[in-house]
Amino acid sequence: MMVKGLRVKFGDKVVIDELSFELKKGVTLLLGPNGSGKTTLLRTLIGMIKPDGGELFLERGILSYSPSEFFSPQMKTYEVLTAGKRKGDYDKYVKLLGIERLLERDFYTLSSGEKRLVLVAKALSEGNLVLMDEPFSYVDFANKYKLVQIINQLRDEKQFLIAVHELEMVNYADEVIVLNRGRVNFKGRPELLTEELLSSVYNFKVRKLKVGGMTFFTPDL
Ligand SMILES: Nc1ncnc2c1ncn2[C@@H]1O[C@H](COP(=O)(O)OP(=O)(O)OP(=O)(O)O)[C@@H](O)[C@H]1O
Repeated sequence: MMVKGLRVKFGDKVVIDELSFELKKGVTLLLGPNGSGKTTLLRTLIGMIKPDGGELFLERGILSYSPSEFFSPQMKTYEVLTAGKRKGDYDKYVKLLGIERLLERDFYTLSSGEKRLVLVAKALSEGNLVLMDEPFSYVDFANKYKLVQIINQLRDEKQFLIAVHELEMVNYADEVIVLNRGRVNFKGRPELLTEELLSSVYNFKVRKLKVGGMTFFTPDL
């Protein structure tokens, strides 16, 4: 996937500004503060928002998307899972994420974390270019790392663009894009992310720690 000069406005407000990047194989993380444009970018890529300018090139493959919100008072979980034109290997990801017991339930009655796992299972099942909006939010520790393991196993066959707030996820990424006010402030290998860049983007002092070969960004309180 390649994005060139993408621009999205809401009224007079420019939310995505001349954004360009090429999505490589594997896992690309989309980081950025609240309101920096991550959801708007993902919604534009999936076709939910019509951009005001720019070009989008999709080589081949099927785009899928797990949103950060989905409300439907009348659908069973299995209906949410299989809704739409795309078809997928639902059983495999339902099993891998251990959500079989949720399928017959009314989707709106699920807990926030359960809903998130269902939406993630749907996106993993349906596409090979998988866009995810905060897949780890509300998800408990074990499910979070179960999902990391699943993504790791799929990184050779699918491309991922994943918007997250959890900075420790840089350890599992091939590439990181940092958005700030609708612009790309950083794009590159996660090892190249610096305290200075993140401190400036989040307007909060960040420290970089290396522990057991892993990188952690912690607040410098
Ligand atoms: N439909 C809309 N109309 C007007 N403004 C909007 C609309 N959707 C988003 N915005 C604004 O666009 C900006 C980017 O929002 P977006 O949801 O893309 O940010 P985000 O990076 O996903 O934030 P968060 O981390 O809080 O989820 C915000 O200032 C938001 O208030």
